[in-house]
Parts: sequence; C-alpha cells; structure tokens
Amino acid sequence: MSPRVPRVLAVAGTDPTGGAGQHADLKSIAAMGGYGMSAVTAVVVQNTLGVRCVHVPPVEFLAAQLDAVAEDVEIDAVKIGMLGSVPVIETVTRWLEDRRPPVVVLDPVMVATSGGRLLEREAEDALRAMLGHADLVTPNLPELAVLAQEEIASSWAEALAQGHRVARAHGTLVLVKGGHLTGDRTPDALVGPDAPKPLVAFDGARVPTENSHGTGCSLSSALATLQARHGDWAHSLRIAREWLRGALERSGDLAVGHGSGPVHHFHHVQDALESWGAAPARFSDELWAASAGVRREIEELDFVRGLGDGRLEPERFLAYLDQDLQYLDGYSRALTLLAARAPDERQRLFFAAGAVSCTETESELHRARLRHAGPGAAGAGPGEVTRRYTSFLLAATAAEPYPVGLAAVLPCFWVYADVGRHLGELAAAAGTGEHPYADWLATYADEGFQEATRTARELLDEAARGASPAVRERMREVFLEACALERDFFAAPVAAVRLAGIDGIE
Ligand SMILES: Nc1ncnc2c1ncn2[C@@H]1O[C@H](COP(=O)(O)OP(=O)(O)OP(=O)(O)O)[C@@H](O)[C@H]1O
Ligand SMILES: Cc1ncc(COP(=O)(O)O)c(N)n1
Repeated sequence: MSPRVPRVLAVAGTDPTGGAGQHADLKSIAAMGGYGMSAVTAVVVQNTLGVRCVHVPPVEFLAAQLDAVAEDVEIDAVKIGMLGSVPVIETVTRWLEDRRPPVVVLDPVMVATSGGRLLEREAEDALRAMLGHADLVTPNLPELAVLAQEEIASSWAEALAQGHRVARAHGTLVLVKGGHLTGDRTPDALVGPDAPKPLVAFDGARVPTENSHGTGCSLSSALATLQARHGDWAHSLRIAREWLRGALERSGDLAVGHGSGPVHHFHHVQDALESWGAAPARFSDELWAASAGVRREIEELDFVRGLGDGRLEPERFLAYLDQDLQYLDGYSRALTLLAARAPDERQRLFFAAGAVSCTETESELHRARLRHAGPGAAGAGPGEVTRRYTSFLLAATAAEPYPVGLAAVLPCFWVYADVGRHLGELAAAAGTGEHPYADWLATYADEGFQEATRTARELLDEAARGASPAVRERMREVFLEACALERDFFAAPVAAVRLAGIDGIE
C-alpha cells in the first residue's frame, strides 16, 4: 500500500485565518501530493495575533465525523493535532484502537505560538497515555518537556536525550525539533526507542522571519503524507524540511495578518502557475500603463530621435552628458538614502551597490567623454531640470515612506532602459553606417543594467503588496512625476546653449 495520492486525515482544531490547525494541515497534505480530509476537534477563534476563545463540540460529533470518513474512505495516514481536553483524547484513542490507519503522526499541540493554551492542563496525562498509538510524535521543546515530565531542555544535546526517554517510555519515534532553540540554527532529529543516538538528524540556518505560525502543524501533516507515500521516515523528513524552508522563506509573499503570519504552503505551485502564464497582476504594470503617454512624448523628443539616428549635434550630446553627470551625483545620494531605510539586507545591498556604481563607474564614463571633448565641455552647474529632478528624488527617498522612495527612483532605471530599447531600434532603422553614438547606445543594453531594472521593479512590487491604499496612491503619483522629470531631462539639452571649445566627441 503506497498510493500515489495518499488519503490523509487531519484530526485537529481550526484557525479561521488559515495558517495553523487543520487549515494548515489540508494545505500541507495537498502541497505534498496527498488528498486531505479533516475532522474538527475544536473550533478555535484565533488569528495571527492570538487565540481568543475555544469551543469544543460534543465528542459524539467528533466520533461521528471520524466514523463517517473511515466507513467511506480508505485512510492511508492520520495526523492528529489539537485535542484540547480529556474527552476528546479518549474519543480519538478509541477510534485509533478500532480503526488505526497504517501511518499515525501525533503533534501534541499544547500552547499556540501566540501564547493561547490549546490543551487543558489536566489533559496532559491523557495525552501522554495515547503516545503509544502513534508511529511518530512531533513535540516542540516545551511540549517535549511536558511529555517527559522534566524541565525544558536548554541545549540540543539535552533535547535529544529527552526525546530518547520519551521514545523509550512509549515505544514510538520522536521528532525532536529545534525551532524553539535560541540561536541561528534549527536542527531536527528523529529519535527511536532503542538508542539515544538519532536515527537521522538535519541542521540548517534559521530563516529570518516572524512568520512561523503553524510550522509544527504543517511539518507533521507533510510528514504523514510523505510517509504514506514511500514509507521511509528519514527521507520524508528530508523532503518535508526542504519544503518547509521554502515555505518560511516565501512567507513574505502572503501578507496575511499583523502578527506571526502563516508560511507559504504552495510556494512551489506559485512558480508552476507563473510558468503557465498565470502571473499575478503587478502594481508596476499598473504604473507602467499609466505612464504610457509620457513615454510616448519622450520617444518623440528631438533629442531622443537625434541620439537614435545619429544626427544629434555633438554639443547637445555633451550638454546632456554634463547635466547627466550632475544628476548622477543626486541620484546616487537618493539610492544611499534608500539603502539606509531598506527593510532587509537584500534591498540594502541592492541600493548601496547602485549608489556605488553611479558614483564610480557611470560618472567616470561621463567624465572620460567630457574630458575628451576639451576643457570647455563641462558646464557651469546643474540646470533647472537637473536641480528639480534631484531635489525631488532626495525629498522622496529621505522623507516619504520607503515604498514611495522606491517609486521615485524606479523610472530612472526603467524608463531609461526603455528609451535605450527605442534608441536601438532608431539606430537600426538609420542604417549600418558608422553611428557617432554607437558605443553610448550600447551602455543602455548592458545586461547588468537590465538585471538591476528587473530587480528594482520586483522590489517595488514587493513593497506595494505590503503598503496601505494611501501609500500605493502616493507611489503612483511619485512614479508619474519621476517619469515626467525623465521627459523634461531628455528635452533640456535641445534648449541648452552651445558649449564652447568642443572639438569632437568620443
Ligand atoms: N525560522 C525558522 N527557520 C527555519 N526553520 C524553522 C524556523 N522556525 C521553525 N522552523 C522549523 O519548523 C518546524 C517546526 O518547528 P517548531 O519547533 O517551531 O515547532 P512548533 O512549535 O510545534 O511549531 P508551531 O509554530 O506550529 O507551534 C521545525 O522543523 C523547525 O526546525
Ligand atoms: C487549531 C490550532 N492547532 C495548532 C496550533 C499551533 O500552531 P502555532 O503554535 O503555530 O500557533 C494553533 N494555533 N491552532
């Protein structure tokens, strides 16, 4: 018996926000390729912030649910979660004695992550008494201590020894979980009744997230499903851990609740959906569509046409370079401000690296060209548009909410990349002869720049998902204002005065 789609029953309490209890179980069973079913032990009023109250329906009702499933469906595995009280434990124990499925995983739920009690204290003895019915018990460290009737283990070695004592006392496997250890590691080990040495142990770096609501429920039901599928606990644990790690890492995509949020059970399915063309609507797409008019105006500017077909007067190009160099000074300061305010390391590194690249690489490219053009090529100072654009960027990145600052800097990546694509088309249409700005146009197509544009866009979408409607509206305003400033910036060199002392350009 090893069905491709194991039929797995979760006997557990509820969580109306869907992150823990039988809701997490059903998602985890499906995520591991099983068919999930559930019998309710307790109706729990809770959310990501805490447990408000618990209603336990009459146990006859639970017994009837269990029988209804068992009389109709061949159950390959059962995962038992919150039981709550002695009568519920006795009801489930009787059912197991009668109709035990081939795989039984017991997660001895006692206290929610948020602090609410989910097992009456006087039911602890009854819960201990049913451990022998399980193939695998999956306590967290405080639960393990209650099962062992000892103090909470303060080290991993102590936890393993405690796990072995529980396994030996009840003749079952114990999964000792390190989620509650202090420190940056989260080891897990399977301990059997015969020897203190773990049968298998895994270690890994703790995922830096607050979203650990329901990890215990999710792991135990995933294990029940995988075990029904191929019958090897060590292999099941390896797969379940890898999946749960992804679910923790991608939990930020969900934006559910204000407390300890749920994990993303279907993070792997999200990728499949996108490969089928079901990409979610992106806020950046909305902004891009709204900026279509301004982008058309940019494409029609004399400066842009001339740069594309090569007919742009050299002094205009140099006037543009001169202003762009001064603009880059302000832009790199704005990126530095964003880096300082970034909510995580990845974003901080991205903007800090952008600021360095503006200051070192790009500015030096501009300076080299201006130097080559002769001593008079550098202008007097920032023009009116340059001043307006850089002041706008500094104000948005320093004083507005972080997502708004992101919306202000994005057009410089994205509109610039798009103008580059258009310039490439114009250059191709102008013919294969020597193009005076060919090397400059090549910088737009640089893969590193295209990649940075994609990342900046993803960061904006991520920030928009967690933003309030008012902040999203402000992001839209600021994005459109930055697009209009891009347009004014490209228009300015046409109006610029001829720079003295130009012999040629590079
Ligand atoms: N931040 C994290 N990074 C990586 N793994 C984690 C993290 N938090 C929990 N885990 C893993 O999640 C699983 C459940 O861990 P934990 O010990 O927290 O159980 P639990 O307390 O029963 O869970 P619950 O939060 O549902 O009550 C374990 O495999 C643990 O290693
Ligand atoms: C119905 C139910 N079962 C289990 C948990 C434990 O999960 P967590 O400790 O992550 O809150 C819960 N909160 N609710």
